Amino acid sequence: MSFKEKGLLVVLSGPSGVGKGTVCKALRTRGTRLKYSISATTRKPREGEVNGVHYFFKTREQFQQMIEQGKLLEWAEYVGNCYGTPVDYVRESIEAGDDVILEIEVQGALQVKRKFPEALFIFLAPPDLEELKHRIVGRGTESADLIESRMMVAKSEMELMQNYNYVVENDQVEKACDRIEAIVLAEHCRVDRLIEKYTVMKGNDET
Ligand SMILES: Nc1nc2c(ncn2[C@@H]2O[C@H](COP(=O)(O)OP(=O)(O)O)[C@@H](O)[C@H]2O)c(=O)[nH]1
Ligand SMILES: Nc1ncnc2c1ncn2[C@@H]1O[C@H](COP(=O)(O)OP(=O)(O)O)[C@@H](O)[C@H]1O
Repeated sequence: MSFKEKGLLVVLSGPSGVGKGTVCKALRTRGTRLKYSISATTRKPREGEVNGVHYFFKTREQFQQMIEQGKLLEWAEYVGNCYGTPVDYVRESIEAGDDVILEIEVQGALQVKRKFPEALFIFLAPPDLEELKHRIVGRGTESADLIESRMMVAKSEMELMQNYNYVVENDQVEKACDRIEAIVLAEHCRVDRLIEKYTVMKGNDET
C-alpha cells in the first residue's frame, strides 16, 4: 500500500508593498506548478481589477455572511477593509494533490498556522523599510494617509517574521522566485522521504 501525497499549502505573507503580488505573478509567468487562491475583500476594485480574477469583491454584509457560514479559512481586517480566503477551493485543491499558494497579510497567516500547521509559511521581506516605502509610493495606488497607515502596519508586521518557516528577501523579483521554488521543492522532497519511510514500515508490519 502507498500513501497518497496531498498538495502543499504555501502561505506567502509580508508587509504591503513588499512585492507579494509581483512575485506571485512572476511565479505564474514561469509556470511554477502552484494554484492561486482568489480572496474575498470588501475593498473597492482598483482600476483594471476584475471581480473573480483579482478578488471576489463583496459588500460588508456579504463578507460577514461568508464568515458566519464558515466559508473562510481565515480573514483579517487590514487598513479599513476585510480580506479572506475561501476555504473550499483550498481544501479541494490540496486533497486533489495540487499545491496552493495564498498571498495574504500577517494576521491571516497566523490564523492559517493554527488551522493548517503543516502549511509552509514564507515571509517575504523588503531589503529595508526605506525601500518598502519607495515601493508603496512608486506603485501609486494609495493616498498619502494610506501610505503612512500601511507603513505603520508594516513595521509591526516585520516583528512577526520569526513565526515563519522561511524568510525570503525580495531584493530582485527573479531571485525571490528562485528561492521560493527551491523551498517548495525541498519541502516536497522531505514529504516524499517521509512517505517512503512509512510505506516501508507499513510493508514490514504486514509481512
Ligand atoms: N488575511 C488575508 N489577507 C489578504 C487576503 N487577500 C489579500 N490579502 C492581503 O491584504 C493586504 C492588502 O491587499 P490589497 O488591498 O490588494 O493591497 P496590496 O496587496 O498591498 O496591493 C495585502 O497584504 C494582501 O496580501 C486574504 O484572503 N486574507
Ligand atoms: N524586487 C523588487 N524590486 C523593486 N521593485 C519591486 C520589487 N518587487 C516588487 N516591486 C514593486 O513594488 C511595488 C509593490 O509591489 P506589490 O507586488 O504590489 O506588493 P504587495 O503585493 O506585497 O503589496 C510595485 O510597484 C512593484 O512593481
